Amino acid sequence: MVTSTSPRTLYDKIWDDHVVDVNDDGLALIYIDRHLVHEVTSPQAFEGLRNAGRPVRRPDCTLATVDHNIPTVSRKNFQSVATFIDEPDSRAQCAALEDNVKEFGLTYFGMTDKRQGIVHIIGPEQGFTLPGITCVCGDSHTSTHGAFGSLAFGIGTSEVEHVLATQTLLQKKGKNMRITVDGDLLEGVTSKDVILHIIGVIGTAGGTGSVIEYAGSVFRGFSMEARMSVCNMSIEAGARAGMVAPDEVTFNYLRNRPLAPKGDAWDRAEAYWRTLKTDDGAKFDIEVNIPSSDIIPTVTWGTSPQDTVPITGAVPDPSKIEDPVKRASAERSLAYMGLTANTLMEDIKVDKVFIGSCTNSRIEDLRSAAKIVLAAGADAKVAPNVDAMVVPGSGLIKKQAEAEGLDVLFKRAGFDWREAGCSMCLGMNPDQLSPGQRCASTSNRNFEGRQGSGAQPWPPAAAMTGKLTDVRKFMGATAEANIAAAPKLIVSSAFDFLDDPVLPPPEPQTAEEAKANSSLPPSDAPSTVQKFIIPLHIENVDTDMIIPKQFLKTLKRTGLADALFFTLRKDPHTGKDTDFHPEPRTNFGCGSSREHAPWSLDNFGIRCVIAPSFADIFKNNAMQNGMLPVVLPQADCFALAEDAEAGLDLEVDLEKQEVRRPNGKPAIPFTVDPFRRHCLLNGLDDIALTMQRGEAIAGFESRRSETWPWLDGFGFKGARIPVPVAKSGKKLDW
Ligand SMILES: CC(C)[C@H](C(=O)O)[C@@H](O)C(=O)O
Ligand code: SF4
Repeated sequence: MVTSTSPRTLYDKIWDDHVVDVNDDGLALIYIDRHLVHEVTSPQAFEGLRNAGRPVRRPDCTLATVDHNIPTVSRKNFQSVATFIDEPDSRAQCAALEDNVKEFGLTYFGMTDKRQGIVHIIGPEQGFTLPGITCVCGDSHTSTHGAFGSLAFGIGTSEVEHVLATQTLLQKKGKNMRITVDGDLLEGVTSKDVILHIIGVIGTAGGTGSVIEYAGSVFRGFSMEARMSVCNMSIEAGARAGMVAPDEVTFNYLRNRPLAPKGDAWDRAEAYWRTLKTDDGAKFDIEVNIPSSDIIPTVTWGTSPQDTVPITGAVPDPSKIEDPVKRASAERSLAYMGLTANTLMEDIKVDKVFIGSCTNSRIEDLRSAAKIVLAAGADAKVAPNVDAMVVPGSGLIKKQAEAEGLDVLFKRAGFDWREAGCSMCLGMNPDQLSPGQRCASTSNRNFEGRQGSGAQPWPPAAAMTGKLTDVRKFMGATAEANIAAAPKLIVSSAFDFLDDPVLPPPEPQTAEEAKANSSLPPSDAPSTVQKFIIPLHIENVDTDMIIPKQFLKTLKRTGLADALFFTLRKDPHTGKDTDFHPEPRTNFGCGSSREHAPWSLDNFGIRCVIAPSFADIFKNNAMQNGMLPVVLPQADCFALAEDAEAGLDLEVDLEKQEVRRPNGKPAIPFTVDPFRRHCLLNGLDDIALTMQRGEAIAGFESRRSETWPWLDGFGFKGARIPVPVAKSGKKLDW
């Protein structure tokens, strides 16, 4: 609600409109309009609320679903989570969410609701995601929702609790970065190729600390689905968030969605949304321009999303890479992938094909995949060496695809047609690869061990040939003739399937009911700030490496010590510890928002990590647990690593902000955010501090109700549950 006369970016405008309060260091309390919740990153947050006796502040702005753990087999015989989910930990996580939504009165799309689906699919589909909002979820791919011109980002479990309790977050503003792609795309180039190419250009840490605005004719020409795929993968470029300014494409997508404003409220909202674009002359901290003609169908060859190569290219030769760290990492990736340098990408065989995930499981993606099947010819079948599956992103997409006949087409060609969920993207459910299998996948991450041990995803579908294949081979005269000869598919509208009434969130249970119904275990003791001493150096590993997905199924923050670097530390055959030494690199903790990563470090006894740079969400999550991430230049990191490896003790003094070394070597100074330093030194808890700002938050909410009334849980028709305003107006001591 700031009115500024100087030109502002889209990000500046949304940020300014959400600041509840700000301190002299620029640390702001920002209001969160929309909160999506799933079963993996929420149990500990609800437990925190329960222990503190706090309600969810805005149930009308919170929407929950199950997606990561659920089996994708037919739900024809579904009776309950308890009988349907075999794996005990997955079952416990889903059951815990069911308990929690009842206890706290939250709207929930469960497994019998056709609106259930991947959290980043259902928000846009329902119109829960809107332009100009702040949107968070305990999931890194929350960046997807930025496609609507919103500020959307992933958070860890402590912040999930913070948002549930206060509907706000403590944040420092990030940098403004603009990536412009102008011109016409070459034939066969999709939104996924565009974002993979961008990541290949700027690197997986290229967006660290920034919010990316995607500008230029290429993004303007994209559908909402394509914009979502691009924004989804902003996190793979290290960015806090990605966004595209809203326009007619956005408004046409949203109009009449169940939770979008209607009538006068729509007109008012649209008038506001039309102001949400970067002003001429606004300043960006970083500008990147990419000619569209540089982009060709792209695949990854390694275990990082920046390991990209054109589909017409070959596996790179590590011996030609000069930088020793990059060379070692390429060698490691090739060994993991079972690939030989210089092999042509199109000669690589695959065992599985997975069409799904929050990046590419929308109706447009399923239609594109179906077009390839049709282009392959009337009787074309999935290659005999391939096991292929299609997992729609939501129950509604599944229904729409079935109405269009896509399921029949896929099944006839030999694909498995599944129920909605994250499925093989992360393999927390039974959809996993066997060791050594290779998967061509439409998902977003190719980290080690993600789809099953020793398994590896590749972006493009290769079901029909059994090898990575240039999609342009399914274009041209023969393909067109095959498509023309096939029976026409019906093209339907998503609106035909959005007919369910939007129910208000249920009334929360009473404390007695909650106690009687809860299946959650009792709480652990709250963590206390400890002395910071490190004997360890670890750098640039993604969070899948720090703690693999099988350990995310816990309801607690404890017991994760043995999970730390599990795949790297353990011999897969004997289960015994290996002499693993992570090599120093930048961008520690990139990838997912799992707070399990700092929990496992903490449980293992590591309270401080020193690295040349950290991924934003990891850094925040570590601080939330009273842990200290220290950023030092690469050379200092190497020097400290040598000391540690020689068995020497290093001392990290947070008060003096220096790392002290033995044997008279000079101490190395570091900087740390003053507010975070204050909290760490004094063991202060963010939520308690924010609760003291109750009046400021309530004041913001009243202004918000006047200015943007459609954000008050509009779809729930005034079912907003009033929360008492805290009496204390004490100014937060930042
Ligand atoms: C489980 C969740 C924390 C995680 C994420 O944050 O991205 C998952 O969705 C993933 O894709 O790795
Ligand atoms: S990236 Fe995969 S696991 Fe994560 S939310 Fe998306 S579909 Fe689910």
